[in-house]
Amino acid sequence: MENLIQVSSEVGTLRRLLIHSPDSGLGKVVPSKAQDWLFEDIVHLDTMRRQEYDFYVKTLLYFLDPDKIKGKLATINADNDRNFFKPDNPEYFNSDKVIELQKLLSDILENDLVRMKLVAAACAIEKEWYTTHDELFNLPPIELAKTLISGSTPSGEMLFPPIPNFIFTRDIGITINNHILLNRPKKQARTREALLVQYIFFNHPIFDAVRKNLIEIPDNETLFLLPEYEANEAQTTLEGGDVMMVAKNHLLIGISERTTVNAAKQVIKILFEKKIVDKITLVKIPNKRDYMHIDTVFTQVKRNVWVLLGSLAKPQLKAEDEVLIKAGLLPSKKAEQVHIVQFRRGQADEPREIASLEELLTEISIYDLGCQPLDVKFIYSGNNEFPYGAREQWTDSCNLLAVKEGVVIGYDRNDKTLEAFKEMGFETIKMEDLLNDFESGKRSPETIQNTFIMLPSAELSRARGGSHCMSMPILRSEL
Ligand SMILES: NC(=O)NCCC[C@H](N)C(=O)O
Repeated sequence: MENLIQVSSEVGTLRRLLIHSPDSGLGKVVPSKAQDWLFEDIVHLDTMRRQEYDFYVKTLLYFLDPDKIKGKLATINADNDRNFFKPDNPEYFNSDKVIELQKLLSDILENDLVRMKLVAAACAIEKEWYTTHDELFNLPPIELAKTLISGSTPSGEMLFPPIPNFIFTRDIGITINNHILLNRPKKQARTREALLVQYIFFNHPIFDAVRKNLIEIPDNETLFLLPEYEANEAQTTLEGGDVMMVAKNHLLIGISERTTVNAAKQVIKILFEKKIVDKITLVKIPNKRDYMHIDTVFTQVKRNVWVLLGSLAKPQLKAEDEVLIKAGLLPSKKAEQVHIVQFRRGQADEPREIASLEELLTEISIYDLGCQPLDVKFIYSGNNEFPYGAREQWTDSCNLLAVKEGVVIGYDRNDKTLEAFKEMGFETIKMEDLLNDFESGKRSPETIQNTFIMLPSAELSRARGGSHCMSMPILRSEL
C-alpha cells in the first residue's frame, strides 16, 4: 500500500496536500495593522475567493481527486453561495487528498481534552481572560475552529486578531520523506497558526502513522536568559518556505529573514542522527522582505528545469567593480549575495561551499536526479529583463507549485516570466480554460505535459505568497 505521508521531491506527482481557503479573518485586515500582519495591502475577500482561490481548489481537485469534481463543474459554478467550498456545508467537497486545515481542526476539537487544551493555549498566547476560555470551550467544534482561525466569534465579536497568512500552508511544516518537521515562526503574526497546526499534527487520525515522525526543533536552552538584543540573534526560527525536499537524500534549508542558522543547525543534527537524509545544503539569501523565504526566489519545474530570480542566480560583480571594492572605493556587496554551504551525513564537520545558486541547482539536477548537464535549464523571473525580474519576483513569479513534473501552477500576472516559459517550450493556459477543457474531455490531468497553469491573482498576490506557499504537500509519487 502506498504511504499516506511521503514527500521526496519537489516535482513528483502531487497526491495529497494541506490547504486553507481564505477565511473571513482575511476580510478584517485593517490598513493600520496590514504590515504587522504581513500583508502589504488589504484585500477584497469575495473576489479573492470567487475569482481566484476557488479556481485553485477546483484545479487541485481535478489533478488529485477528480471524482469530487468531474461532471459537476457547471453545478458548482452556478451555486452563488459557494457551498462546495465551505467545510461546514453538507455540499462541501470533503476530499482526503485536497485537505482543508479548518476541517482537520474542527475534527480534533470534537475531543473534550484537546478542545480544553487548545482553547487554553490559544487564550494564553492571545492574552485572553479566564471567562473567554469558558465561552470558547462551549462553542460547537465547527464554530470553535472558525473562531480560532478567523479570530471572530459566531456573533461577530472580534476576539483575537485574524491569522490571514494561514492560506500559506507551506510555512506551517515540511514533509521530509516520511517525517514532518514543524515550523517555529519568526513573526508574532504567525504564532497562532503554528499552535493550531501542532494540535492538528499531534491529534488528527490522518497523522497517526507519522506521529512518531513529527519533529519539533528544540530552542536554544538559555534564550530566555539573554537580553533582548542578544536573544534576537540567538533565536531558533524556521518557516516551511525555507525548506525544500529536492531529492530523497537531499534537503535545502534557506537562511533568511525568517529562518536562522541556529534552527538550521538543529535540523541538521536531528535529521543526520535519525538518518533521514544524507545531504543538507544551507542557502543564505539576503535578509529582506522581498525574499522572505527561499521559495520566493526559486522553485523547481521539472527534474532539469528551475525558475529563479536572475539577480541572485550567479555572482553579479563586474571585474572593474571587484577592483574598486578591494580598493575600498565601493562598499562590499557580499551581504547581498547568496552563500551556499553543503553538509553530508558522517562528514558534517567538513562542509563544502558552492559558488552560486545556479551551480547548486545544476548539481541537484545532475547528481541527485540523474539529468545530463546540457539538459539543465533555467527560466528567469521577468525573463531577466530589467526591471521585470524584480517586479515579477515581488508578485511570485518564482513561487510555483508543481502538480506533476513539468506542470506548474503560478500567477497569471507575470507576463515576462510567462514569455520565458513559452520560449522554453511550455504551454501557458488560463486556469478557467483548463478546467473547461478537463470537463469537456479535450484535455486530461493524466496526459497534460509542460504547462504553466495561470491562476488569477489580482488579490492573492498582495500578501507576498504564490501557489508554492499556498500548499503543503504531504504525499508525492516517487520520481
Ligand atoms: N513560503 C512563502 O514564501 N510564504 C509566503 C508568506 C507570505 C506572508 N504574508 C508572510 O509574510 O509570512
